Amino acid sequence: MTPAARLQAAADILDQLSGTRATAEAVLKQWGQNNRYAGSKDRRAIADRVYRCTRARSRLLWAMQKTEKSTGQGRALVLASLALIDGAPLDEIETLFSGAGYGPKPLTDEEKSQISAADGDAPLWVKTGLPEFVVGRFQQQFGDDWAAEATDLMTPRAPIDLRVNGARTARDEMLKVLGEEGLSPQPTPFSRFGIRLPSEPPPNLVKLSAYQQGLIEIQDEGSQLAAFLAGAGLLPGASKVVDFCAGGGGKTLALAQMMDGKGEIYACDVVEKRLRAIEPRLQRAGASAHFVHFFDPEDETQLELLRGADLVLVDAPCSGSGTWRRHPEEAHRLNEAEVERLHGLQTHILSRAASCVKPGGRLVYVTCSVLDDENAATADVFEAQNPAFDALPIHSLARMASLFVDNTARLTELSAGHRLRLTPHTTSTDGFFIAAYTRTS
Ligand SMILES: C[S@@+](CC[C@H](N)C(=O)[O-])C[C@H]1O[C@@H](n2cnc3c(N)ncnc32)[C@H](O)[C@@H]1O
Repeated sequence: MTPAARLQAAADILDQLSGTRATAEAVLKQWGQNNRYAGSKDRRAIADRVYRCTRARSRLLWAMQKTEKSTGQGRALVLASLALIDGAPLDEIETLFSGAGYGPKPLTDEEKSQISAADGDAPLWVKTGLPEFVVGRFQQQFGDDWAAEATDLMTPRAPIDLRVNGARTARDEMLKVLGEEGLSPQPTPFSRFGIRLPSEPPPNLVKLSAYQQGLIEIQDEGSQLAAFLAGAGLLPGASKVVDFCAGGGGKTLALAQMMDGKGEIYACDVVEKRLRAIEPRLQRAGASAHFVHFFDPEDETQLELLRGADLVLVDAPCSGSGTWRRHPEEAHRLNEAEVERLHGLQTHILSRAASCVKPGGRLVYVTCSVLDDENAATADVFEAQNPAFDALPIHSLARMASLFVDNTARLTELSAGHRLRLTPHTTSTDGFFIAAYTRTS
């Protein structure tokens, strides 16, 4: 493909992304399957342009005087990215936008004046790349650090974290194996089973024999920490663990690693299809599938069977705003009404999950959001409505999980008692929120 044809393809993909809930990764993959003539270099260049435009979306649309509702966003984004991110001069852009072959149509006079105009004094939400309604929240939540938090959440290409399956191998061994594969693995600072790989060049992990043998799983270090701090398998005599919102089982697998074949995990979700994806993952990890049961926690009869749990982990549905560095396209799909809806759903799920915890048992609430509406505000409502639950300080969870969690002093420093917020800026992880409770009666 010519460079111009790649730009046109990127513009088309960006237009498709605006009209769907699918991830950029999925849309790019589909495009590759439908356009077999595109080679791997073409696909890389197109994906790179799509991500570059998506990360800087607010700024680029603003420069082209487009809104989220305007048509022709793809073309505007690509054009503005050449001028404002790559710093390409107008004559170079005009050569690419000549209309020849499969390239984009020539520039209009309006487009020429838009890309030639200075960036101007863009509003804060434009400069940071955050959705407009989130800026005020960030200023309130993070004070002077808000812009650094926003930049680290929105700009970079996040590294890839792996969790080493400690039941089968050791982290040092995997560091060696991955190094021999030509990758540049580093131990992560907080999870004792974490390995971090640079995102460039993108490693083909699923092809590695270590992956196929279930020795490593792809899991952000923040997610590993949430599961490890919950402490499955560490509570004396505890055997019944409920993963209340198990989804595809990322945390279920980490819980299974901690439990080391003892006790039972009840993996729940309202979407059964998601739960079914856990089985092959458990098999690959060598975690005995027979001790995992699948449940729909919105079904009263099934909820009854979950009662008396030693530990209930609630990895609640959320905006996913903590992962915007990986899914920048999601940021511009979120709005205030959705955040409000999620807060209501989280409160509902937490109260049902709490009813399953036995006296003396533990409840851990987790989101991968960086918004207080879904974190502190949800925890506040839960605490006000559930006096039988006492706060469980993060430092005691970390101490208990010290075989799995390192650098506990830093985690304690970042925590506010029983609540912990992880962010790309503070912990170099995805954004996560963790709150822990013990049931007193
Ligand atoms: C953040 S995801 C879980 C991710 C998963 N724990 C992991 O680590 O891979 C939240 C999950 O909650 C599920 N969910 C939504 N409503 C629910 C409900 N009322 N009760 C339980 N789970 C629910 C969603 O289907 C989704 O799979």
